[in-house]
Amino acid sequence: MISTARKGPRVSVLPVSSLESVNPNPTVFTSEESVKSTHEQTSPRKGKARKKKGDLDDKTVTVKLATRTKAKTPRLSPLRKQILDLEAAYPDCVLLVRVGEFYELYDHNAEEYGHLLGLRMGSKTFSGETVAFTGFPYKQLDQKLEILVSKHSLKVALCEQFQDEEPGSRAFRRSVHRIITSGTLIDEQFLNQNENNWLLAVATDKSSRMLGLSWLDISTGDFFTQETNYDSFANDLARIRPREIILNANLRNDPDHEVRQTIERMGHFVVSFEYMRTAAQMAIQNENEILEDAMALFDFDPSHLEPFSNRTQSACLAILRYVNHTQMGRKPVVQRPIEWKDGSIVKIDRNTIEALELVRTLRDSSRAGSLLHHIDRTKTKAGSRLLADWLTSPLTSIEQINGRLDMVEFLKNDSHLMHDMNAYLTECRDAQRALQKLSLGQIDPQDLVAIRVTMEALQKIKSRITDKITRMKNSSGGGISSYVPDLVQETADNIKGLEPICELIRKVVDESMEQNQDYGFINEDVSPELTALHQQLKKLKSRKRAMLERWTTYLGGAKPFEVKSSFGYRHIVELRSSASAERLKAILDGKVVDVSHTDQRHTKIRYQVPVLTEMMDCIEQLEGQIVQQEKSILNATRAEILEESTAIVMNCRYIAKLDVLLAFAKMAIEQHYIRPVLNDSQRTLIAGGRHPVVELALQHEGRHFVKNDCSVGQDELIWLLTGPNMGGKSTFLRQNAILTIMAQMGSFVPAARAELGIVDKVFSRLGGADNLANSQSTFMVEMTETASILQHATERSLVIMDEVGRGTSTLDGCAIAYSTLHHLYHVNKCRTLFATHYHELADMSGAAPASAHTAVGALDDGSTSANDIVSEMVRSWRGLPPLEKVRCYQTTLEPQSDGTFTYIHMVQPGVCRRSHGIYVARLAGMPQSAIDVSKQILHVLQQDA
Ligand SMILES: Nc1ncnc2c1ncn2[C@@H]1O[C@H](COP(=O)(O)OP(=O)(O)OP(=O)(O)O)[C@@H](O)[C@H]1O
Repeated sequence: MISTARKGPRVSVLPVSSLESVNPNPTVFTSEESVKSTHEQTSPRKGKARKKKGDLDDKTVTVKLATRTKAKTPRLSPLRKQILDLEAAYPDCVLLVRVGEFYELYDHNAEEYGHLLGLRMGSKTFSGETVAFTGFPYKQLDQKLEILVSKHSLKVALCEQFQDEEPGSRAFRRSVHRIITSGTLIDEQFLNQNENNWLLAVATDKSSRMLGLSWLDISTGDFFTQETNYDSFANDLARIRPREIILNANLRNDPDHEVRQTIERMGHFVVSFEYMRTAAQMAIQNENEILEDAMALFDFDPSHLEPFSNRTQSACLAILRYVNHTQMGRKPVVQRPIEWKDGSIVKIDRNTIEALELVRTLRDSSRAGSLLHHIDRTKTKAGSRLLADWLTSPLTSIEQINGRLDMVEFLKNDSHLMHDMNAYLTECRDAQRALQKLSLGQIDPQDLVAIRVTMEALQKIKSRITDKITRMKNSSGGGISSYVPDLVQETADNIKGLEPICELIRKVVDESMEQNQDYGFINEDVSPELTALHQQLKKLKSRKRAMLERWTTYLGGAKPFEVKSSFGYRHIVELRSSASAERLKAILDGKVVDVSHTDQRHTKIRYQVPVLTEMMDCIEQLEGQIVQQEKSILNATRAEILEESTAIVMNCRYIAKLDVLLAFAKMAIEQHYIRPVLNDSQRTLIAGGRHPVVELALQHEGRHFVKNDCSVGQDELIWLLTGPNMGGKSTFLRQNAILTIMAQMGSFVPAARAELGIVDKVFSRLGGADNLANSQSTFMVEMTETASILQHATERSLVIMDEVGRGTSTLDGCAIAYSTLHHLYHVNKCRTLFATHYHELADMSGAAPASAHTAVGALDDGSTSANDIVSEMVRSWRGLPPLEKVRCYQTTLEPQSDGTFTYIHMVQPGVCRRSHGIYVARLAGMPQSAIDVSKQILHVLQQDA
C-alpha cells in the first residue's frame, strides 16, 4: 500500500488479505510463464524489452500469460477463461486486467477503448485463438483513468493480480477489486478538489409524481436527502450538479420515462442502474429488514434513515448498495444524512443558475468568470466546496441568514481576528478527504499529517475565538458591544479538541522523510521491533559502505566500479577496465562470477559478487520487514483515528463554514459591500446596486460602473424596463437577482443600501440559448422557460425577464410579452423586473407616465420602427384594463455632436421608444452598405406606419 501510493498510480489497491474477506468475485489461479504476444513481435523495440524487466512502454509488451495448455488441457487457457468470465461479469465496464507490469484490454474493450487511450492495437494468441489486445504500463493508470472516467464518463472495472500465498507457488489470482465511476472517485488525482463529487440516487414514484433523492460524496462522506417532484427535478439537478446518477434498474429499458428524459435534456450525466425497492415495496416491507439492510451494507446507524419517507429511504439504500458494489465491500465513512426540507432553501431554477452564471460561465462552462469564481476568497478546499453549495442553495430563514451575517460582521469588525483566522485556515488541509481515504483502507502518512495539521489549526482557532469572547465580555460589562453572535459562540463551544489524535500522529509519523520511498515514514522509536530492525539495517548498510570504500581504495579510487541491480543476477559490479576487473578478483580471492561481457564501444565487465549479493539480500529482507512493521503500525493508528471520525468531520465542517464566512468578510472589505437587511415583506429595495462581476470587469478596463436603484414589489409590483440596445437592461436585471441570492446565502452585497423581503424562488428568462439537440427551437425554449415561470412563481418569488417574445414575429412577440406581463401581475403577483424592446407594453399596460414618454429624439441612423407599427395598433385599442402596479423605467443614451451616442447606463423613470439597433449594428462592424440599406428600409417602414 505504501509503495503503491507513492511510486505507482494513486488508485487505491487493497491488500490481498482484506480482499479475500470481502470480494465476492470468482478468482482464477494462473501459473505464469513468459510468452511473447503478437504485440511484442511487431514491436520495433523487441530486443530492448527483453533486456530489462520494467523497462517497457506501451509499444513493447512482454506479457506473462497463463500456462500454455498442454495436449490434454481444455481449449481455453486459464487466463483466457478468466478474461471471458470477467468480461461477462462486467458488461457495462471497460475491463482493465493487470498482467505483470501492465494493464491490458482484450476483445471489444481493446477495440472500442484502445484508441481513446492512444494505444496501438495488437493481437494475442491464446491456444490458437487470436484476440484483439492492447495495454499500457501500470504506472500510467491514473492518466488512463482520467481519460476513461473523467473525459469519457466510462465505468472502469479494475482487475488486479495477486500472488498466491502458497509457498513456492507461481500462481496468480486475478479479480476485480474496484469499479471506478465518475461518481465514486475517492482520491484520484483528477478528482476536482474545489467541488463536491456527488453521486445522486433517484427513487421514482410515478403515481404521486414524487421523487426521493439522496446524494453522497464518497470522497468526504457528506450525505443529503430531499423529497421533490417530477416538475422540480430539473432544477434539483442543476443545483446538486451530480457527477453520476443512479436510477432504479427497472428504468434501464425505459428510455422514455419522464425522469430519464429530464436527465437526458439536462446534458452530460453518467447514469447507472441499481436495484431499488419502490415506495410501495418499502411501505409493506418489514421495517427491521430495511434497517438491517443499511446496517449490513455500511455499519450504518439505521436510526439515521427513520425520519425519511419510503421513497427517500429507498434512494438512500440504493446509494449505499451502489457504493458497496463499486467499492467491492470497502466501507467508506458515511455521515448521517441531512434532509433538505422543502422551503428551507431558495429554489433557483436551472435556467437562472446558468443565466446568472452562478457557478459556470455561459460561454465555455468554466468556473473562471463565474460569480463563484469572483467571490471565492476561501483558503481551504472544503470552504470552496461549501461556498458552491451555498451559492446555489441560499436560505429562506431570516434567523439563519442573520446568523451568518452576524458572523461576517463580527469578523469584518476585527482586522486582527481576521488576520489570525486567515493564517490558521491557511494551515488547514483537506482533512475530510484524507479521513475518507483512511476509512477506505488507503493509508498514506501524508493524510495522517493532513489530519493532524488541520486539527491543530482548528485548536488555535478555537482558542483565539474563545479568547476574544472572554475579552469582549470582560471589557464591556455585558453591554451592547459584548454581543457575541450565536455562530461564533457555537464555533468556540463545539470545535472538539483532538490533541490525543494529534499527539499520536506526531509520535508515529516521521514527517521529515521524503515521499518517494517505500519505508521510513514511521518514527523508528515507535516500537522496539522497529527500532531493532532499523539498527540492524543501519549496521548492514554501514558494513556494505565500508566494503565498497575498501574496494575503491584498492582499485585506485575515483569511481572505478558501479554496483547495479540486474534482473536474474540481482546485484552486479560493473567495471570499465580489465585491469580493474583483475584487481577486484584478486581482492575477493577469485570469489566472483563472470556474468557478461558487453558493449562493443565501452568495454564493461560485469561480475556477480556473492558476498555483495548476500549482503544486499539481507538489506532487502530487513527493508521488507520494516515495510511490514510500518504497515501494521499505520493500521493501528488508522483504527484509533477512525474512532474519532465523527468529531473530525464535525470539526472539518466548522472549518469550511468559518472559511466561507471569513471569505465574505474579506470580500465585503475589499469591494465595499454592505450588510443587507432581510425582512418579511414582499419588496426588494436596493439603493446604489452594482453587478459584482461586471463591475470588476469594467474596473480592469479602467471604466466605471454606474450604480442603480431598484424598489420592486408591493405598489411597484412590476418594473417595465425599456432602453436602447447595449443600454444596460440585462445587467440591471441580473444584478438585482444576484444581490438577492448573495444576501440570502449570508453575504454582504454590492450596494449602498439593501432591504430585502425574503424570496422563496428566483426565476429568470434571460438566455437566447436553443436546444437543438432536443429538437427545441430557440423560441420553443423561450416559451418553455416562460411557461415554467408562470406555472411556478409565487407571491414571494423574484422574476427577471429579458425580452420575452423576441424569438417570433413582432406581432406575436408583443402579444405574448403582454400576456406574460398580465399573468405575472394578476396570477403570480410576484416581484418582477421585465426588460423589453416592445415599448408598446407601457401603453398597453396603461403604465407609461405621460411625462416620461419623451424619447431621446428622432435620430437619422436608427429607430426600430416595426415596434411603432404595433404601437399604433394597440394605441387604438381601448379594451385593455390598466395594470396599476406596473412602473416604467428606462436606460438612456446621450447623442453626441459627432453623431455617436454615449450610453448612460442609468435606470430612470420613463419609456425609451428608440432601441438604436442600427447604431449597435454599426458599432459591431456591419458593412456600411448593409447599414445604409437598413436605414432606408427603416425610413420606408416609418412612413408606412
Ligand atoms: N450600470 C452599468 N455601468 C456601466 N456599464 C454598464 C452598466 N450596465 C451595463 N454596462 C455595460 O453595457 C454593456 C451592455 O449591457 P447590457 O447587455 O446589460 O445591455 P442591454 O440593454 O441588455 O442590451 P441589449 O438590449 O442589446 O441586450 C455591458 O456589457 C456593460 O459593459
